Parts: sequence; structure tokens; C-alpha cells
Amino acid sequence: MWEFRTSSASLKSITNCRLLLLSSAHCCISNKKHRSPMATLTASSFCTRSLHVNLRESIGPDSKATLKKDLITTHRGLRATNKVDELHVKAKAKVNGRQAKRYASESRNWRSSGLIVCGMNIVFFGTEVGPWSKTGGLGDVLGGLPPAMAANGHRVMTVSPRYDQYKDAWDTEVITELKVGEKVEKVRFFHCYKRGVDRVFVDHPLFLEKVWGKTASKIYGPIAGEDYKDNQLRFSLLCQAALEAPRILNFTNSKYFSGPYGEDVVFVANDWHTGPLACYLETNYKSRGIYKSARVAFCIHNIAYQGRFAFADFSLLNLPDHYKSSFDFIDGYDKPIKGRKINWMKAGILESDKVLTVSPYYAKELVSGVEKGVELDNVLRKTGIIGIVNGMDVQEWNPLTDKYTSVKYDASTVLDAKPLLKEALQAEVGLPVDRNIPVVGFIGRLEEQKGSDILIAAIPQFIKENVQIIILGTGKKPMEKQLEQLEKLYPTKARGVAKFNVPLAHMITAGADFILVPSRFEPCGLIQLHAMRYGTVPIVASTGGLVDTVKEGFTGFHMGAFSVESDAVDPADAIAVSTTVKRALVTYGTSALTEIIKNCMAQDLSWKGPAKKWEDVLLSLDVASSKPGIDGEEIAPLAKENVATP
Ligand SMILES: Nc1ncnc2c1ncn2[C@@H]1O[C@H](COP(=O)(O)OP(=O)(O)O[C@H]2O[C@H](CO)[C@@H](O)[C@H](O)[C@H]2O)[C@@H](O)[C@H]1O
Ligand SMILES: OC[C@H]1O[C@H](O[C@H]2[C@H](O)[C@@H](O)[C@@H](O[C@H]3[C@H](O)[C@@H](O)[C@@H](O)O[C@@H]3CO)O[C@@H]2CO)[C@H](O)[C@@H](O)[C@@H]1O
Repeated sequence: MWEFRTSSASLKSITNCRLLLLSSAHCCISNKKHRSPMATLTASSFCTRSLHVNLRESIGPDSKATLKKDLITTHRGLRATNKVDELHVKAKAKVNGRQAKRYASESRNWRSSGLIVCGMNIVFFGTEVGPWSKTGGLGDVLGGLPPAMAANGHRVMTVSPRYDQYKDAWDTEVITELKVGEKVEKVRFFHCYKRGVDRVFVDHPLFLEKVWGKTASKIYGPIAGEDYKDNQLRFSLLCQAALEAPRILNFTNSKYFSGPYGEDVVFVANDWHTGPLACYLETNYKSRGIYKSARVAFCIHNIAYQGRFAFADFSLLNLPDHYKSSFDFIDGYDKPIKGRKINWMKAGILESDKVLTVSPYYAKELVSGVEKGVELDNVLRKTGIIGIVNGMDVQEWNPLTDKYTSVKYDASTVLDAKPLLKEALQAEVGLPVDRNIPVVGFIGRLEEQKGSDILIAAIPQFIKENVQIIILGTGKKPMEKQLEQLEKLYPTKARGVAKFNVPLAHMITAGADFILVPSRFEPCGLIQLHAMRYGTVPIVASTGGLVDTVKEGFTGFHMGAFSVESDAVDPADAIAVSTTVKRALVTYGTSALTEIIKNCMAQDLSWKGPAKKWEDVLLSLDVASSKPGIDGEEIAPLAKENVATP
């Protein structure tokens, strides 16, 4: 077993109590002369969350007036943490006897008010966190759900790689050493505080030197479909760094919380890259009495990517042999080779305390059989899985304030705005500008999952109608080529743009009349949520979250479920696309479509509802001192453009 290194010099300025906690943490903090404020450990930071709660649970009536005043200035009245923490810390610290007594008695007064406190310490982590890093929906979720949880009174951190020199994230100068493969790697943490969330970025050449980019860049491999050979080391490092962050990083930005998050934490691991976290938690911490009450929730955003590797690669993880059985997997598919492997997602499912996915219907599909469960259906049937439908970021995707569109609108002005936005879109992609032609859009990663090949096969069957189609996507090279052919085949009717282009994604979402989502499978899907908020009517395959979020004839059109066999397009699926597109086109300009547009825009598609459901699930894990949240609004909706590379 390897050890973290503790730098004793760096601990000089820390109180005794803090020192105890840190030495048990086996962490290493850089010994820089010019430490950033974030890395400066203060006395108040040693107060653990359980102490906060004990203190807050019973505050005396005599202090109620003061309390009330303070509460108004704190987070929607439910966060008296700082005051109580401060008193408690002062009482504990080495102050002179009289002062200590005063602080202790003041803190006792604060204890007995019967105030209900709220909140959990939640650490979301994963390979993409929008807008800093995003190749698709994973980035959207880790961008949008954490602020919604923070708005409800939870203390929330995300941990993701630092793929670029994000200009809004500062060096904490906190360094830790982690055993990755055969080497000990130094990892640094960068940080910013946005929309009530501590955004932590793990800095290591395995991320920055490889990727050097913000979104749609080389996060997983040099090109789409090809993985970096050292991905296991990269993500092993990420898992271990995520476990260190809550204990060694000291944050002071929030009005409501300060100090490290401590050990009473729930980790939310996302997708296969985070599968081993629960194993590291047990091996490196819990077995030593650290993180005793911490729990792990594992969320599946896409079961198609499982992290299957050669069985011998288990040794790269530096985990005890008894975990081999959780990773052990007989691969039924022959690509690239059949046989015994390790499977990171399988370990994540088995070793975490709770398994979730991003819609209830997908949860059912995952346990329905080997096809939809992609050979992990049996494992999921054992552990159980909860589906919570995703929300969407209603700040980034707001037709009333969208910075990428020329006309702003809401439900009352949509019918006037759409023709203008459509003309702008047609001009942008070089199609004939004519507001009377219905426009169908598609946005997505070009993988078999998304069914862009089914759409391409269907186009000849409906393109003679009064219609234009615009497809935006990146991914597999042959699929990108198919897109680029469209203009040659249908110069006045179709355009394909093989780029990752956020402004164009917004223009299509606003300017198109219909959005097509012909997915073979779709865990949740955000495209149809964005579209509905913009009054753009979705035409969707009847799978996964598309079933949960789009209602036939009320908020969109369903095409039925497609074959998940992706080697070739099933002709029946192409027919289903073309007949449903024609069915939708018939409604164009009618009051029936106006009604559907109205229904789409009337929905609350924000993260608010899903965040409450997430809260219930995370609370059920019983992490010490966890409490329910409140019904809050997002704290500080901040500009998002601050994340560009220099
Ligand atoms: N070329 C391009 N240019 C600009 N933007 C582009 C783009 N291609 C895609 N995007 C953006 O990427 C996101 C795609 O999100 P989705 O949820 O629809 O799919 P994805 O399969 O990536 O996510 C997976 O995870 C999410 C989150 O859980 C699930 O909703 C989903 O079903 C699952 O497959 C959208 O924000 C979209 O605008
Ligand atoms: O947010 C978009 C998706 O991002 C993640 O998917 C990535 C996946 O986890 C990576 O492993 C990789 O997938 C490649 C796969 O490893 C490789 O064997 C081959 O099949 O090609 C795949 C595509 O390049 O990249 C995926 C992103 O493209 C996340 O796991 C998903 O949930 C998100 O939908």
C-alpha cells in the first residue's frame, strides 16, 4: 500500500485541531511562500460539518432576534452556519480563557433556537463540466445540475480535469501526490466559484498537454472513435484527485460556507471514467477510518461506453485483488476482441452505494435485457437503478436573452419571432431565405446512437416536400462525410455542418420549426428539451428519455422505437422517420401546431424539479449531518463567457 506524503512545513500556520485532521488526511500541501488566499488554511476550516449541525440544531430563544437578522442576509434564511461555526471555532481555538468562555456561551445560545438547518456536502465529478469542457450532454449535466443543488442550500463542488488554461479559474497552489500506475504524480487544483458552486479543476499534464481545448476537443482521444492509450491512468488519477479535493481544499468564496468540505460528503460519480472511485474510497480512506460516513452515487449517462479493457490492466489501478471480481467481465461482443476484460462501469455499479440514470424510461430499458442494458443488465437488475429525468440549463438556453440569436422572444411572441429567426438561420447556412418553408433541424454527436445515418437514409423519402433540413454534428468521420455531401445532393434543400458550433446550435434551436431526434437509444436527451423551450417542435424516436419528455400530439411527434443494431440502417426505421416528418409537416401553419408550440413553451424544463429528486436520493444515503434542502433560486447566475482559452 502506498502513502500520501505530508509536508510538515506547510502545516506550521494551522491550529492544532486542523493539524490533527490534516495529518490523518496524509495529504501534501505545497510549501509556497506566496500562497493564494484559497490555500491559506484558517482556524475556522477545521470545524466539521457534524459539529455545525449539532450546534445549529438547538439555538436559544434569547438569540432569536439576532438570528433572524442574520438569517435574512444569509442564504434564504437557512444558513446560519458562519456565525455558529465562527463561535465554535473561536471557542475551540487557543484564545485566552475569558474569551473562550464567552464564545462558548454565545455559541450555546445559538444552539437552542430549534432552527432547521438544511443541506448536504455534494461532490459531483466527471470528465466534462460545461461550459469549461463539453463534448455533449455529460458536460451539460455537470454544468447545470450542481448550481440547482446549490440553490437548494447544499454545499456543492464539481471536480473535473483542467483541459485548458481557463481564464476564470485560479491556482489554489494546493498540491497532492497520487499513485497512478507505477508512478507518483503531483496534482494541482485550480478553482473558481460560480453560480454557488465550487468548480475545481485537476491540473496535470495528462489532461492539459493532451487536450488544450475547451469544448468538443480531444478529451477522450486524438480523434472521435479513438481513445488515448493511457485513459485508464488519466481517469484513475481523476478519481483519486476527486477524493482528495473535499478534504484538502479550503474555500472562502461562499457567503454561507467556509473551510474544507470535510469528510461527510456524498460523491456523485458520472459514467465509466469514475467507476473506480468507490474502490479507492474504501481502500485508501475508509479502511483507515477516514470518510467513514461518505457515500457514492453512480450515475449512468450512457451505458454504451463502459470502459472495457484487457484483464491484465487491473494492475494499473493499484487496487487490492478482491476488487477483481467487481471489474471482471466476459465481453460478448467481438470488437475489438471477445473475451475476459475489466469493465470500469461494472465496478462503478457494484461498488457504489446507489445507481442512477438520467430518465425513468431509460432505467427500465437498462434492466430489460442484454440489448438495451449492453451486457450490464444482469448487474443492474441486482443493484437496482433509479431514473431521474435531466433538466436543462434555462439560463444558457433562454429565447428571451440568448446571446447567439438576433431576435429575443417568449411564448407570447414566438409566432412573430420564428420567421425572422428562420430567415437568419437560412442565410447563415446558405439556404434560400424563405420564411414559408418549414425547416427541420438536427444537432448531435455523430455516432450510431444518434441515428444520423437513419436520417440521411430517410432524407430522399421526404425531401421533395416543401421543407429544408439543417444538420449540425461532429463525430465519426464517415458520418461527417455524409453530412458534407448533403449540400451537393440537395443544394436548395439541405445543409450539413460538421463542426462543433455552439452559436449555430442556438440558431438552429431557435430558427428551425422542428427538431429531429432519431436516436437508436437516448438515455435522456437534451436537444428536445432545448427545442421545446424555444417553441421548436421535437420529432423523436420512442426511446429512453425521449419517451419521458415528449408527449405525442401534445409537445411533439413520436416515430416509434428503432433497431439498436447499428451495423446498417433498418429500412423500416428510415420509413418511420420520413412518414413522421411528413405527418409533422402537415401541421405546419395550422392551429394544431400553434397549440403544440404553446404546450412546449409552457413547461418548466429547468433543473429545479430534477434537483429535488436528486436530493431525495442522495439524502437516502444517510451521510452524517445531511439535511434536506430548501426551495431556492439560483444564487448568482454569472456570465458564462469567462471560460475561453487565452
Ligand atoms: N456539433 C455540435 N455543436 C454544438 N453543440 C453540440 C453539437 N453536438 C452536440 N452539441 C450539444 O451537446 C449536447 C448534447 O446533449 P444530449 O444530451 O442530447 O446528448 P449526449 O449523447 O451527448 O449526452 C448523453 O448524456 C446526456 C446527459 O445525461 C443525456 O441527456 C444523453 O441522452 C446521453 O446520450 C447539447 O447541448 C447539444 O447542443
Ligand atoms: O457528453 C458526451 C458523451 O461523453 C462521454 O462519452 C465519451 C466516452 O465516455 C468516451 O469513452 C469516448 O467514447 C469512445 C469510445 O471510448 C471508443 O471506444 C469508441 O467507441 O468511440 C467512442 C466515441 O469517441 O468518447 C465519448 C464522447 O464522444 C460520456 O460518457 C457520454 O455519456 C456522453 O454522452
